[in-house]
This record gives sequence, structure tokens and C-alpha cells, in this order.
Amino acid sequence: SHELMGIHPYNPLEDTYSIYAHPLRNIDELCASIVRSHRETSQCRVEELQALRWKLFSREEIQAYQSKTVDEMWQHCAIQLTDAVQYVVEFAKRIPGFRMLSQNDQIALLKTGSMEVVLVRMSRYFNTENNTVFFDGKFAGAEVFKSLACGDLIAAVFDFAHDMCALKLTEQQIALFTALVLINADRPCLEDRGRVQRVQRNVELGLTHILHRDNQDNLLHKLYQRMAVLRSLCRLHIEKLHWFSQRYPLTAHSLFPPLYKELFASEGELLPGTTH
Ligand SMILES: O=S(=O)(c1ccc(F)cc1)C1(c2ccc(OCc3ccccc3)cc2)CCCC1
Repeated sequence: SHELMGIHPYNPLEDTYSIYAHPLRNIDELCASIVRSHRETSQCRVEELQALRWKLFSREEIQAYQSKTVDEMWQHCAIQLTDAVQYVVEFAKRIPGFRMLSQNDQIALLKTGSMEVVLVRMSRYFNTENNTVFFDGKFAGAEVFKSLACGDLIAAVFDFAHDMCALKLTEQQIALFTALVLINADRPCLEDRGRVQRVQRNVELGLTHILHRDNQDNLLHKLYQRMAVLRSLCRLHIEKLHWFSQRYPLTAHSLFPPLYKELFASEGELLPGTTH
């Protein structure tokens, strides 16, 4: 059984054809429902975290993280990531049209898109003044993650967060952007690409509508560029995960959260014990 619990089959009432009845009213409604879902499923509000932005780890706390073993730190981050991904699954299920897709297509979109959405959401918790990111209750610099032994992935994650902050996206723009990151008809192994394309088209209309309303049409191509960076970041994450699983098979196969393995480990790697 898939760990992405609670995914419901096609619900005709939610079919996207109804959206063509009154396009403008519905595009506004589509944006409003995606913004609401984003707000309801983001782990903590940006305002709350901005208040914590100067809560940094002490030298001793940094030492403690740096003296963790590679597999301890990987497990710690995998747990944090899985926690964040749960909220993204909830967000996806509330995107109009997502639940009308087949269960396999919903899983395929989440397999490749959830990490990307987590990284976009993480950039909201990034402080560009001291290059720190919210982690474990305080703001951490890259040095905190040294024991992961994947400095290039961490540097790429930090660079991405920094570049996203530079765009100064509003929460509404982030809501529509992350919905578009998820609903991507070019993802591999989709059963009904045409159906995903129809849902994607509506979300694209929503994003361009929001950007036009904010008089920021110029952001659209920058957001498409960021989507390409996200794909390379997630390829790097999967590469590192393969490297890690070879060196620490026990941790990767029995200590990582099931949802993490479901989403990020390729089918072949899953040992018995994870049911399908
Ligand atoms: O807070 S985090 O653990 C964090 C980790 C590394 C980092 F540079 C900044 C933050 C978290 C995250 C977890 C795993 C990530 O990549 C995959 C990864 C990287 C390294 C080890 C395992 C997995 C990226 C982000 C941010 C959002 C949710 C959790």
C-alpha cells in the first residue's frame, strides 16, 4: 500500500471542464483555492519564522551537529524532509483537478515534484543576510550540515534558496508557482498525460493571472528558469541518496521513513518490508 495515504480516486464533480463555464470567475476561484491550500498546508507562516531569524545555533550546538556521524545526520534530514513532504502531499490533494487524476499519476507527480516544492517552500525560511536556513528550530548556516558529506548538494540547496529570495515572491505567487511545479505533464511515467496537461494549463493560467495582476509578467520566465534548477537539484539529491544507500544500506533501508523511500528511492532499491 502506498505511503501517500488518503489519495482518493477520480471525483467527477471536481472535473476541470467546469472551469471553462465562466473562465475569468473560475480563474479567480482557482487562484483563491490554491492560495488557501498553500496557507493551510505550509508548516509555519513566514511571519512566525521572520521573528526567529536571529535565533542562531551556538558554537557548541554547531559542534554537536558536526560531530554526528554521516548516517545520523542523513537520517535526521531525511526525517525533516519527510515531515515537510507530508504537507506538500496535503497541498497537492487540494489543487483543483489533482484528485481527478489516476492514483498512479498522482503518485508519479508527487514522486518527482514533492522535493522541488519543499525546496521552494524552504526558500521562504532563508535569511539572505547571513545565509542561514530554518532547521531544527533555529537558523543554520551550511556548516551545520558538514557531517552529511555532500557539500555540493548543500551548497546547491543554499544557492537555490538565495536565488529564490532574490525574486521576492509573495505568498500568493509562491502558492501558484509550487502548484505549477507539482502539476507538470512532462514528468516521466504518466498514464494520462493529456489529463495532467489540462490541469497544468489551468494552473498556468492562474500563475500568469496573478503575475499580471501584480504587474510582474517579467517574473514568469525567471520562474521557468528556476524550475530547471529545481530539476537538477533533485537529480543531485537522488544521486547522493544512491551514494548514501550504497555506503549505509542498513540506515537507508530500515531507518529512513517509509514515505521517504517511497518517494526518493528507485523501485529497484526497495528491500522487502516495503509493501506495494
Ligand atoms: O531543514 S532541512 O533538513 C535542510 C537540509 C539541508 C539543507 F542544506 C538545508 C535544510 C530540509 C531539507 C531536507 C533535505 C534536503 O535535501 C535532501 C537531503 C539532503 C541531505 C541529506 C538528506 C536529504 C533539503 C532540505 C529543508 C526543508 C525540509 C527539510
